[in-house]
Amino acid sequence: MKPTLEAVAVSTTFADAGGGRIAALDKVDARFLPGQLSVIVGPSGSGKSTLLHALAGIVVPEEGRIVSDAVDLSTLDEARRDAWRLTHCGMVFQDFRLIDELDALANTLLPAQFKHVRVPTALRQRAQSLLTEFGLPARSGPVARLSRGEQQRVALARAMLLDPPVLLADEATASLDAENGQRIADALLAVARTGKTVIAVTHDDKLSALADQRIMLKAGRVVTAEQTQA
Ligand SMILES: Nc1ncnc2c1ncn2[C@@H]1O[C@H](COP(=O)(O)OP(=O)(O)OP(=O)(O)O)[C@@H](O)[C@H]1O
Repeated sequence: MKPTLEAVAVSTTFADAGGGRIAALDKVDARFLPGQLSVIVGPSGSGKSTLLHALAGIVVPEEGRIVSDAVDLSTLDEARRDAWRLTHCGMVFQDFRLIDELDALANTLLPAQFKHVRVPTALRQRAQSLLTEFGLPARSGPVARLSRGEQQRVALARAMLLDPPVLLADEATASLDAENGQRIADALLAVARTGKTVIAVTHDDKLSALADQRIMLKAGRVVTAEQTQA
């Protein structure tokens, strides 16, 4: 099957405090298929979030390519990458990036506001049903007053709102108790089974156990990339 998203020999560095460079990703190759839940695992600082951000077109690699279908994201300017992300990719950030003063529903509807002057009723209903599915009230007051686990679930609902072909999640179960963690892990797998490409950075063994593909990074390199199920 053709990959939806592919990293080809991707390398990138960041400046370190001493004026040198840290190799965050070093010639990383990774392929992600529609219909599959892939997890990216590895020790802290191994480059997992950087790879996810590169796949989302947020980090532009210094070398190599990020290819989405026939499009090489690395050749697009920032405005085009932003446009690509809005239509192709939902992202749950490690720090959620919610707007504190808005409630759960308003945060979930944010991507719709980039696309529509007036949010269509169907999207409003979808937002409400995603929040219900994740065990959250739509009208809960400002999200700043919610627990981290609740905020994390709002971030996932927002990422899924526009039903993107690619869903990227950075530690989407990290702040959750066992029951809610399992609920989100099951939701990510269910999204993959609808034909989407789901990629999750995780330290969560339960989520990792559900994955079709497990990519392990160490010091910016892929050490293993295994298909875990037939
Ligand atoms: N914006 C940045 N500026 C400087 N260094 C960075 C930046 N982002 C990441 N790094 C460095 O790049 C390396 C990889 O970081 P990354 O966040 O991708 O790791 P990670 O595997 O996701 O870690 P964790 O599991 O702790 O979230 C680390 O050495 C980190 O300090």
